[in-house]
Amino acid sequence: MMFSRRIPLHRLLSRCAVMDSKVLREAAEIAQLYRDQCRFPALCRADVGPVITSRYGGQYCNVYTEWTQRDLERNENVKFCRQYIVFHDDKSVVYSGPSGNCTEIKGELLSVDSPSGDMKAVLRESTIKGEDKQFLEIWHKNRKLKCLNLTTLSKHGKVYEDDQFGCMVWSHSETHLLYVAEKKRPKTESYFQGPETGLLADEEETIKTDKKEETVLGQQFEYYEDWGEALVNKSSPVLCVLDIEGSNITVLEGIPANISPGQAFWAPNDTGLVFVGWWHEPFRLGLKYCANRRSSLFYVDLASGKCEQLSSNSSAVCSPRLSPDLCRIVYMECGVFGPHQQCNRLCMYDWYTKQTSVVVDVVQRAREDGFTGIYSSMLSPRCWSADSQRVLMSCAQRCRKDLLVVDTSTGEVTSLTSQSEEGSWNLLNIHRDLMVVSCSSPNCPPDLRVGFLPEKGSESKMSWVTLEETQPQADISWQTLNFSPPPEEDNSQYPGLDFNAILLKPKEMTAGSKLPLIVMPHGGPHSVLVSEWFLSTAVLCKMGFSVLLVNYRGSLGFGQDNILSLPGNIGTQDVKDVQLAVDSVLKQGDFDKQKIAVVGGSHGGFLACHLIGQYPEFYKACVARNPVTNLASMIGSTDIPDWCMVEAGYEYNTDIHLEPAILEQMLNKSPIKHVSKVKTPVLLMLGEDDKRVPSKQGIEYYRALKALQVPVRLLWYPGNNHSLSKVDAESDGFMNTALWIIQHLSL
Ligand SMILES: CSCC[C@H](NC=O)C(=O)N[C@@H](Cc1ccccc1)C(=O)O
Repeated sequence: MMFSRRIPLHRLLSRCAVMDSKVLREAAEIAQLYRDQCRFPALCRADVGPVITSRYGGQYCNVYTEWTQRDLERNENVKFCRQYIVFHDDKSVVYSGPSGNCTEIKGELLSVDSPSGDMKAVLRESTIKGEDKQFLEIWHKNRKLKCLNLTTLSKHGKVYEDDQFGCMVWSHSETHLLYVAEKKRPKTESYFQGPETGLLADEEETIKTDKKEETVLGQQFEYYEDWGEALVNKSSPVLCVLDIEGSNITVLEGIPANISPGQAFWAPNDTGLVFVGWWHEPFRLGLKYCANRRSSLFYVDLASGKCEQLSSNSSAVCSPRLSPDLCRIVYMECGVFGPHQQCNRLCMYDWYTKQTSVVVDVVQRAREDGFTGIYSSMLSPRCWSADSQRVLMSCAQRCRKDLLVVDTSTGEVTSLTSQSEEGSWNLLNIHRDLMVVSCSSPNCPPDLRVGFLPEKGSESKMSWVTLEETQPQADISWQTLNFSPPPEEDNSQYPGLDFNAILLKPKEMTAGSKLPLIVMPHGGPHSVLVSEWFLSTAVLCKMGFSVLLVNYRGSLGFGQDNILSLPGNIGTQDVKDVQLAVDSVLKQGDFDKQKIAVVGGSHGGFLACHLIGQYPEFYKACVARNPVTNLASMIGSTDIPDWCMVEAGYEYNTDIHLEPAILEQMLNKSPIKHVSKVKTPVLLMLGEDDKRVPSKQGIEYYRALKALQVPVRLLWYPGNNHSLSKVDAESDGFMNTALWIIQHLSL
């Protein structure tokens, strides 16, 4: 422990020698700044309702939106909705505005309107006498038609509400509802603690089979594999169909036993269900952030029960979306194993010809027109133009998220936003060509806009109407910086690659003063930091720090070659790229070279720990959230052991035998290898329930630093997983990060 326990940290800090710096140092003021910035909500959903014709002939529709916002007082992320009315003619918005105020949403796990907009289905969780129950409600106009207690009905386990498997979809006829739930598990009892019958074993067996629900003995401690980080207790998903009229639930049969279904929807004419099926043999691996799991598109026919595979047997697929004319399905596809996120192929399956085509292929290097490939991990709930010809998506193109239009007949890709000045764009939904989007940048919180998709060829005429406006923060400036590694750092297998970074600076700089710099490499390593709003970077910048977000080679959004250049080179190529970005920025002359900190989570934590080991004099403070510190000791305990093999430069197979040479390579590429050189004080923040980078990784590093007498502090967050995203953990993590940096940069 670095501090006396009796003196509050902020008092201790304000007693520190004051340097000539403009950084906010008072804990109470920092907390107030954080609290203020938490008041900007983020959009999480939008739906476009049916067209209504007013009595005067005008046409309008409702746009329903859901938002989330951190509520620090209640210590939870609150969800609320707000609706807007949008009057329009065929291709433009005539008038729009909110139709009422915000309403908080409580207890709703899933909700969906029927295609006609007349009905609504809600999955609700409620605690009754201390027990969690799930209810399925069907609403019609202004009344609740049905409420089924799913827990008591006991046809299946809990309903899945996650993005990976979860769905709740009305049939086209609006008579049935489809959802995914955990398969029902047998009721279990001990051999010894059940009701004593005094009967002989075989007599007892006869009685048991007569019981309505069979109870199995001795299976209370059975291990059920799950799908890893953020999907714990999700093991065997099943497709469930509710017949609304008869209140009857059917758990679908006919799906191969080695497949786990999810992301399902109704086939044309409701003849069956289309779904993504993930292979789970010989065992399940973590799915979160891992688009590279063997999976395929399937169709199960409801009449015959026959299940048919619609896409390749050796790829990974996600986000199937049916066209409005019910003729074609687009979906994304990438390779199995290899990097956990990659450049996708956009594929299309024709329902009637049963032909599959590749609409947009993997892009190895940025094209002449600047297109770098498709990286979206999920398409919006609807993504087709009204004429079923074009597909819309938001997608990282280098460090900016753009709205892209793909013509499915030619494969041509056009950007709707690349010419705009703003930062990054998110497509929330599109229906009848009315798009609902959100735009934000590092100095501007997310706004809400609507606009009609222009005719093909007129994409540059895109015009937006803002439904919720946000103001840019006048005290933050930002810019994108591009870097080309010097010849000695070029990757011989993938030569000529570049990378970039986003630099945030406080706008007001006192003449002659130098800025402290916080370096933040992202995690993954195959992810990307785009030019959008981030709470923590905005608050740090408002406090007086400049922040450098580095998209080293290996990031998404720069082409598949860029991604492939990193596996086998982690701990060197990524580390050197970050250091090159920092060194280049320091040449600008605005920064104090003695006041540089590094902050990162997961693989970003791996990089932070590497940087302080490989550049021991350079960084004055380090903060690492759930860092990977030793691949060799992590491979046996993470939910994605394939990550360790692939990133260390090896191929992964489910039946791998670890050789000492492989473990040696893993150790050599890990931050722990350089720990003896570390001088920088380190703050570690660990989630007790992290399945991705088990907390023992951080503890291993903590012990090594302790033994070396390097200042180290460990914060332990019970009930938190890899993301440390519960409101209290995130806000505590932010405050302690800021104060640690202030203390060790002697600000
Ligand atoms: C075996 S742990 C590997 C590190 C981890 N990668 C994948 O999960 C990681 O760095 N996680 C990132 C999260 C992330 C990953 C991919 C895309 C976006 C985010 C982190 O926690 O920051």
